Amino acid sequence: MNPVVVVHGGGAGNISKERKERVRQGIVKAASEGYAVLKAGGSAVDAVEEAVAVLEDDPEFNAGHGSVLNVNGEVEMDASIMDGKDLSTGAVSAVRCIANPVKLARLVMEKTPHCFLTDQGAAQFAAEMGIPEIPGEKLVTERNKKRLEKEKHEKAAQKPDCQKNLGTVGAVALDCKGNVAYATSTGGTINKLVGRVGDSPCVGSGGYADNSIGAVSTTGHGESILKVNLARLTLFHVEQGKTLEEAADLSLGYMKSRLKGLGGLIVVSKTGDWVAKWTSASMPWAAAKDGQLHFGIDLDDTKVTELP
Ligand SMILES: CC(C)C[C@H](NC(=O)C[C@H](N)C(=O)O)C(=O)O
Repeated sequence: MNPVVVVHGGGAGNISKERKERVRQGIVKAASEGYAVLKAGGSAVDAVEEAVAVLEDDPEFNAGHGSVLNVNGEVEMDASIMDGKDLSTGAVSAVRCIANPVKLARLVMEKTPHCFLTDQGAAQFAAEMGIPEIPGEKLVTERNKKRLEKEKHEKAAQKPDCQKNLGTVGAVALDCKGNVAYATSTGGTINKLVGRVGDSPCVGSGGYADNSIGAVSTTGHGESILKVNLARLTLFHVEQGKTLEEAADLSLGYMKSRLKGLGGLIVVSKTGDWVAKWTSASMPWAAAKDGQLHFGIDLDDTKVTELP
């Protein structure tokens, strides 16, 4: 099986040319490193964990360092991961003071009998697993401080979500053995209530992976994604015989028509087909397959380069 990895960097509104370049670099780096893991014989789970950790460490994205701030000006993060081989899954929500929530989600999957740990219990488990605690402020960027202030001032004039919350991250992969996996990680939505949990850590909404179908990672308005179970809904359409493109259009279209919810998703099928689709203004994405890297941010703006 030829390995495939696809990554996304959330929705994006009108971003400056300069920031667009940084976003493009980050997304290309994540896909390249995820692909390198697969080429070296790593599993789909290893690849999605690696790709998402790269984006969590990049302050341009709304996950890990660079997460948007809650109403108190603090970072609270959600993440999940799933192995399509046996449907094992791990998730954490409302976690603070760690660099890589996706790594904690993987430990929940592999080292506990549970699927999901939250808040204080997740923090205690992280400490037990030897994950270093970092000061919460280390995850806070100047850009996000300004954005929260602006959001609070402009609250009366509600802007569409797609211009406020940028940069949730996710990855899907297919490895040489035919296993698929997904991982998704986010700081959630700007100015959210303390304890708000979005779609990203919820299996079926923020992502899904099943070797008998494929894998999906989603981004967008979390409350809408949760209501339609966007990731599993997409794979349902694939199971029904739709192409990946049709399945993505159907599930995103349903979320839009039923709830006015916008978002985006990436899919890889068990046979190695892939797609990146969105109804938000744009979505940074990259896909690596057969030694080639495809990437884009806006519609009709796909570039292809050779991977090293
Ligand atoms: C408008 C959308 C595409 C922005 C997108 N937001 C999320 O994905 C938020 C996450 N699903 C949640 O609700 O916690 C982003 O961060 O890029």
